[in-house]
Amino acid sequence: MTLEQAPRERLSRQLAEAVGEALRSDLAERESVLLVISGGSTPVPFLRALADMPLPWSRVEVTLADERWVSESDDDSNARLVREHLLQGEASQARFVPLTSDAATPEQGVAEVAERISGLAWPASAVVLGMGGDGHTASLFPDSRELDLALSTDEPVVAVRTPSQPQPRISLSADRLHQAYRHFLHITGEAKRDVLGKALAGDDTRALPIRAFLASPLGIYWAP
Ligand SMILES: O=C(O)[C@H](O)[C@@H](O)[C@H](O)[C@H](O)COP(=O)(O)O
Repeated sequence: MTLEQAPRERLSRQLAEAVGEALRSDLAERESVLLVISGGSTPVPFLRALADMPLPWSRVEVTLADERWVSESDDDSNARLVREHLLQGEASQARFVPLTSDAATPEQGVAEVAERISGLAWPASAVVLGMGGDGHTASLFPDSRELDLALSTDEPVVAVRTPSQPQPRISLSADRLHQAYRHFLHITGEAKRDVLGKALAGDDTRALPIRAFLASPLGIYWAP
């Protein structure tokens, strides 16, 4: 990693090193560990850098903070993003657990997905969150009618529909996202920095759901 690298590349590598160190540290105490990652476009260089980290990947479990309810062949699939950018080389030995099922809708699939992720190595070693320009994180969207449920339930996953997104989604609930030893936020650009600044200056979580994660330690990784 050199100063000549673009800031976002350098940031991604620093985040990958921090997450790799978290996993390595927990693996000294536990047979297997869990990493929860977000989808979208920001994580791509981070996932590629993480895949290069020297880890006993066969002891690492990976799942998603949320997912669009589409098939893995769909360009919008977060599971596809994970398989293409993280589960490569040595990291292909990781045990990846996706958040979709064969059910037609997330409402029909939510019980199966909850059962499937219940056996993972919770509490997660790390949750890596992203954030949208509306202050959403995972699929906790301010304009979603399921937001109150997602913020209050002790169920692990919630089916989510929101006018601002083209596809139905499934999301880990805030309660389940909090079940981790470490939380990281990976954002880039001035607009998201300004949204984060607004979130830090207020407390209405329904308006900016990222606020649900600002009251506990959070490693904020931001580059211009
Ligand atoms: O499925 C998703 O889209 C993510 O989990 C979502 O919460 C993402 O982190 C933000 O929407 C930011 O997305 P970008 O990185 O594409 O801006």
